[in-house]
Amino acid sequence: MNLIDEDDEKPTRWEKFVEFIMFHFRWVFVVPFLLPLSFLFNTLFEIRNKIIHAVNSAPNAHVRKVGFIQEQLKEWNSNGRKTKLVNARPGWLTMSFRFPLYKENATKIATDKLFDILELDVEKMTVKAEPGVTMGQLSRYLIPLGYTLPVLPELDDLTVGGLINGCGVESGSFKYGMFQHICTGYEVLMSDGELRNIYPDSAAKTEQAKQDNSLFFAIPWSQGTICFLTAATMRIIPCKKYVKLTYKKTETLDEMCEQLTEDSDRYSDKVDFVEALLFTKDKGCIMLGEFSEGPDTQDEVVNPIGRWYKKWFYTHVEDLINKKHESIEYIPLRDYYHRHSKSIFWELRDIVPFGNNVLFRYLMAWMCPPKIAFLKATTPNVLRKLYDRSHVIQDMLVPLDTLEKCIELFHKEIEIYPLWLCPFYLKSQPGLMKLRNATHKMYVDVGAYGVTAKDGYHHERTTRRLESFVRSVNGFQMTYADIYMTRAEYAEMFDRTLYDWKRSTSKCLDAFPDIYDKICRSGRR
Ligand SMILES: Cc1cc2nc3c(=O)[nH]c(=O)nc-3n(C[C@H](O)[C@H](O)[C@H](O)COP(=O)(O)OP(=O)(O)OC[C@H]3O[C@@H](n4cnc5c(N)ncnc54)[C@H](O)[C@@H]3O)c2cc1C
Ligand SMILES: NC(=O)C1=CN([C@@H]2O[C@H](COP(=O)(O)OP(=O)(O)OC[C@H]3O[C@@H](n4cnc5c(N)ncnc54)[C@H](OP(=O)(O)O)[C@@H]3O)[C@@H](O)[C@H]2O)C=CC1
Ligand SMILES: CC(C)=CCC[C@@H](C)[C@H]1CC[C@@]2(C)C3=C(CC[C@]12C)[C@@]1(C)CC[C@H](O)C(C)(C)[C@@H]1CC3
Repeated sequence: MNLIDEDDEKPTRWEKFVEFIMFHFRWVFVVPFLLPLSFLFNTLFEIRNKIIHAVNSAPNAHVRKVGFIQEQLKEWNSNGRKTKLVNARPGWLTMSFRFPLYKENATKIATDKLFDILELDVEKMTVKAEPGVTMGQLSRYLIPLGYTLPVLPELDDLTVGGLINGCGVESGSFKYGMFQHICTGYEVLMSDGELRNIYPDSAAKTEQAKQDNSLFFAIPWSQGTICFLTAATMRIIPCKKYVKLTYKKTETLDEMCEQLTEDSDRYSDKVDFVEALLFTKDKGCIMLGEFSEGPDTQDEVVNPIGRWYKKWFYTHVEDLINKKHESIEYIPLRDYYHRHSKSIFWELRDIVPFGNNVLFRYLMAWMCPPKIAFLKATTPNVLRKLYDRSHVIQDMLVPLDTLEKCIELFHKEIEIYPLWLCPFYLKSQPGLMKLRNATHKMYVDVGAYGVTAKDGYHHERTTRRLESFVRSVNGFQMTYADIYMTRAEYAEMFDRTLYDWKRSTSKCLDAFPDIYDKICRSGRR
């Protein structure tokens, strides 16, 4: 492993000056240009989706689009399978800080044209969607009909395909697990162009059914290196109009860890969502949500936090716990799900520093947030270097009983607040995210997003120390983030047994890059 010396990276005074200007005045470009563009794009896309839904053209178009991808794969086969296959989705559209380098000389397969909801089956309680469908599309479609996904990750632009082939967690995860755990079937295209519909079948008898069963478990986290997903069927559950959200202040780290463990009871009928924010090492807030039809009395507070003039959610939470130890609010369901979208968790404060100012909110915030993809496409290189040196974007998934140790380490190494804490239930299943020595366990996602001023921070060395801790407690690192593990360390964190077997028996080795080459830091710019 090549650890770069910090001195090699010290910017010149001129570079520092340019960085300073770009960082503090990025809003000069973002507010007048990117905000209106984002608003226009979202509005047009929403109108387009409504029309497609009204004329119900998606299922027929799906057959055509899948046929086109099959043609692409057949052509690649007849040309001698010379290059590696990747999804055509351009790097600037994806929900990660980096651009993929591994796509440069690869054959790009047009899964990015698949972005429609295909079918809602209220008898089986499932929804079938193409992989490019976003969480924003699904919540807009399902909630007015009285349904929701049991796990619906917060950022509007996260896609079904990305959340399955990567991973996804959200505040419903303490009950239902990760995004992959709410999936009941996948439609996939193998590298030879064969279309397969696969689903979990523990009683599989025939050889084909056994193959399909194990393929089903190999796909999550595989980053599109086994097959192409062309549709996924997900469970839905009935929902109500509001979430009754209880905010509970915690005053010590001990209290946070104990209380969060106690509250993450997946068998509780009274709790449907659990999430926590830590504002300092000691001060935090646990938020427990319950589906609700709305307030029973007029004294109870309804807070439509998604409206444009409302404060950024995490700042609202901090204000609340500064005033009261415990409070309750009723939040419209869709506003609740996308509570971190408006402020892009807490990233927008660096991009539009006055974005939470009351005047800005009333006058301009109806166009917010800027689309992450547009921000990404227009991030200048100087800023990327600055982010490299001092910005941390990491999600570490660790067993809940190691949370205290994990937070102590995050505090020692990066000291970024707020910290996002999201418990999730992990059951033992074959695949990359294999749980060792347990049939099930409560995990927690510790998310750190922001600028660190910690002395001695070095993006590679510090991240490697965090990774090493996560491996030592049998945890996992989210793969959209910068990963500095070696190939062997990656294989220690993730169980490659099923993955390698599926790849060697499903004609993947010459067709797709190895997963490590997609997720390692050198595979991304
Ligand atoms: C060289 C090589 C050859 C291999 N050959 C074979 C082979 O011939 N046949 C084979 O099956 N594997 C084979 N494997 C793969 C390896 O044995 C599998 O990874 C193993 O079956 C899965 O192990 P596990 O402990 O992760 O899952 P296990 O928990 O042992 O699961 C085994 C089977 O049960 C299914 N299963 C487990 N949990 C669930 C659940 N909750 N719901 C539904 N289904 C479930 C899995 O899909 C899998 O098919 C091979 C691997 C290598 C490296
Ligand atoms: N709350 C949460 O859980 C959050 C999760 N995230 C992370 O963001 C990522 C999702 O972002 P998003 O932009 O939606 O996805 P991406 O385009 O980043 O895709 C993620 C991975 O999935 C692969 N993939 C995507 N679609 C398909 C498909 N149809 N068939 C096969 N492979 C596919 C991609 O392959 P390829 O490299 O070939 O394009 C890529 O390796 C996930 O990794 C997730 O963990 C981010 C924010 C929040
Ligand atoms: C599991 C959970 C909840 C993960 C949340 C991850 C988000 C905080 C990440 C995903 C994409 C992400 C890395 C991104 C950025 C911030 C952190 C984000 C939003 C930003 C907007 C920071 C500013 C950058 O200039 C740039 C625009 C490139 C990126 C884009 C992606």
